[in-house]
Amino acid sequence: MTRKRAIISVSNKKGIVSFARQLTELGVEIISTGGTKKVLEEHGISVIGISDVTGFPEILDGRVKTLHPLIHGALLAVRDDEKHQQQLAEHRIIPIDFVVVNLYPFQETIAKDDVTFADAIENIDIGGPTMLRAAAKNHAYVTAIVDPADYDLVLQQLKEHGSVLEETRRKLAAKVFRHTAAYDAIIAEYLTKTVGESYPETWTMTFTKKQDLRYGENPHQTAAFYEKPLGSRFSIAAAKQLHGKELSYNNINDANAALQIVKEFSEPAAVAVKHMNPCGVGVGSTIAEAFAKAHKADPTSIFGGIIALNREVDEETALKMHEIFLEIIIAPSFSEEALAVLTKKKNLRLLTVDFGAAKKKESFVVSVEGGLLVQDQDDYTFENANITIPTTRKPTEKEWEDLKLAWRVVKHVKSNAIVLAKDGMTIGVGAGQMNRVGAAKIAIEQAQDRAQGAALASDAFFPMDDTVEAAAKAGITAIIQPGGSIRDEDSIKKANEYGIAMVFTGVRHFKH
Ligand SMILES: NC(=O)c1ncn([C@@H]2O[C@H](COP(=O)(O)O)[C@@H](O)[C@H]2O)c1NC=O
Repeated sequence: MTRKRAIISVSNKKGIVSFARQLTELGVEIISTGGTKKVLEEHGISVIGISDVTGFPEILDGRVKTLHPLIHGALLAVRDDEKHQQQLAEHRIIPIDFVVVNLYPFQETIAKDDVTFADAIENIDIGGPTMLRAAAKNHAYVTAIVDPADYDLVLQQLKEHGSVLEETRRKLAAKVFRHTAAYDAIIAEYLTKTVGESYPETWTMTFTKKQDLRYGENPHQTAAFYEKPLGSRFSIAAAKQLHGKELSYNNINDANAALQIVKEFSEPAAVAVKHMNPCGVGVGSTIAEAFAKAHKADPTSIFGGIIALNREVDEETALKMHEIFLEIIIAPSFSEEALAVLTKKKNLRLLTVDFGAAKKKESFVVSVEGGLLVQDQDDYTFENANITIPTTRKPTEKEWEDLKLAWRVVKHVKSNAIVLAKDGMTIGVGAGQMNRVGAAKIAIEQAQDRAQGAALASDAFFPMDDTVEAAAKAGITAIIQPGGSIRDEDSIKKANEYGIAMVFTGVRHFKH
């Protein structure tokens, strides 16, 4: 009986010596490429060189070593097809039963700060994926192993059954195609970016599983969390969990929303999120003051909330947070004293993220049944806006501060959205209403007396003057909105009637 053959060609040499040794002990003959052969031979494993099989040297700095019909014929032949067998015999091709390959580290290469384009290109593996794909296609006969984590499974089945089970070969083949598809997706994304194409004819993205989740949005839904390779470090996907229970599906969504809001601020800021909407946002000269305001903004809704802060959490802030029930706290860091306070609660999740990486832009992707919507991020800031003031009265300095805060927050509230702010904090949030004045009424009701002298921000223009009227009656003195309605004049007239200062930004911030 002819001996089984394996071709081993790996960049990541982890575990390969032990695996190859055990394969040899099981009677498998090993063929290898240059670097792999050297490592195996150094460990006393006998190996057939690739050139001894192909009769051709490895050329072009390793760009061509296994790309040869004597290798691919050996991988692709159908074992019970007579014609295929005749052709193998005719060309003196000995079938190969195992392909053990992992690829040039393209992702690791492009992750380096000083990577050159030439370096990236050289790290595109061609021969490796070709062998893997051939073996995976012919998995009826060939075992394709791309992940060192599968070495033990293969050995175990060889020992127990004398061969790798068909079901396992199929699973490994599927893994190979997932792997090569992901590998190519990363290359495609890299090259596509270098030529500046934002919306190419196919959208190939790849994600790596970070964790299985206990359940999805509801307990009867299953779910998992996937991470984008080389994605933004300022993200919930890249966050480091220091303490507390495992994150849930809803936690991840809410924490993401909180991070996007806190990113708007350079001064110390604290954001409390519930069900993807901010329920309290505060800014101050210290992070403790900012948190106190985020709390005071809506002491009811913050219960069970997700908090994001843009400064280190100190003991003073931790003590304030310790008094209420919170699900998650995310910050750039926590002082030792703050950790000592907050870790007293077993379940409270404490996470850190890299705020230094907050500037990286990623496309924004939402799935719809049967498709995907892709857009760039709404990163329009107050500084870019085309500000005009159509009313007689201009905002005072204090009103400007409140207007800016309300405007920064309203962008992150589900449409139709109205946010009221005063004294460095939000005092009313009207989210996700089907008409604008409805959102305003909710925000005003929440603010109650605090609406006196407050600022109001609207995510889109006023189709009529009813929101200005409601705001005026509540005592609001300044409004910021995009402008651009055919009825702008009605709103301007109403604002002038009540002495309200109204600012137009020219920019809409829908969020659905
Ligand atoms: N060009 C080829 O024919 C080829 N065949 C295998 N490789 C890759 O070469 C690497 C192993 O090389 P070495 O054994 O020389 O360290 C593996 O990652 C494998 O995927 C190749 N390299 C790139 O395409």
